[in-house]
Amino acid sequence: MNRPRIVIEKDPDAVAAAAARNWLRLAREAVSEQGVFHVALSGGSTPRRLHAALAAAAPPPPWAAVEAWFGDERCVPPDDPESNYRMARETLFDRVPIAPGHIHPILCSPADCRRAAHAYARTLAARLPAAAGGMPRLDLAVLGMGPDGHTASLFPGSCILSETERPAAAVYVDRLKAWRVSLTRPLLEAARHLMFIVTGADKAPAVARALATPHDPAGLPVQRLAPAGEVTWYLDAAAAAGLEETRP
Ligand SMILES: O=C(O)[C@H](O)[C@@H](O)[C@H](O)[C@H](O)COP(=O)(O)O
Repeated sequence: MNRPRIVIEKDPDAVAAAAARNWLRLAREAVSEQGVFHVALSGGSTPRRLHAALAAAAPPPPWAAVEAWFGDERCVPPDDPESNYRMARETLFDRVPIAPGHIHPILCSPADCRRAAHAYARTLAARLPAAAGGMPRLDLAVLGMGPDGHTASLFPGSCILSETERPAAAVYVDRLKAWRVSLTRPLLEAARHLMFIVTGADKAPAVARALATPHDPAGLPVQRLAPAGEVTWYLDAAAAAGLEETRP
């Protein structure tokens, strides 16, 4: 397992610009190698700046060959203010010439999230190449992290953390009293590249813990991941504040 590369920038805008440069590089390389770039977008609020940087990129990436997936989704309608798809549509898809058929939202409601997860897993398997272990292989998964060390919808203590077979699963998040559909650990671990984008002082303790021991099966959800591919963390100074104390 590769040691993560850590990029620290002064503020969230500089973090988004640095992450966008790497996103664009990976997109161009993937399209040049295989004619397509399969990327899973993160939910939450942090990706808004990244999406703005991608929409403004000049020269633009080869949007016609980009396929956009989602790391997770809240089980709400696609026009709900909580929807990760709505956030991505407003901040990215409506601003770039990505083909509508290349956007893969997770369409789920609380009543059918298991079916939605199963359908998403089937679509992933049908459209993505298979990694060595048979899991669908993303070229890039963009991930955020909460102060509790969750990523996608892999929350502490959640049963989905033990999923080893399915690429996507439905999960009830007790603390949120809400259903979600999320990519699973094996799917994320099979990706060619993982990119964490984490900003803000509230996340500094979890960042320090996660990067002190990048893989700890008993640790935070982000530490439970054992990625086969390259991992890069993009942090602002506030989120990286605890790192100096832990780095040798
Ligand atoms: O659906 C979601 O909310 C995300 O998948 C989640 O894992 C997010 O990345 C973190 O909670 C960080 O969220 P912020 O970027 O808003 O801090």
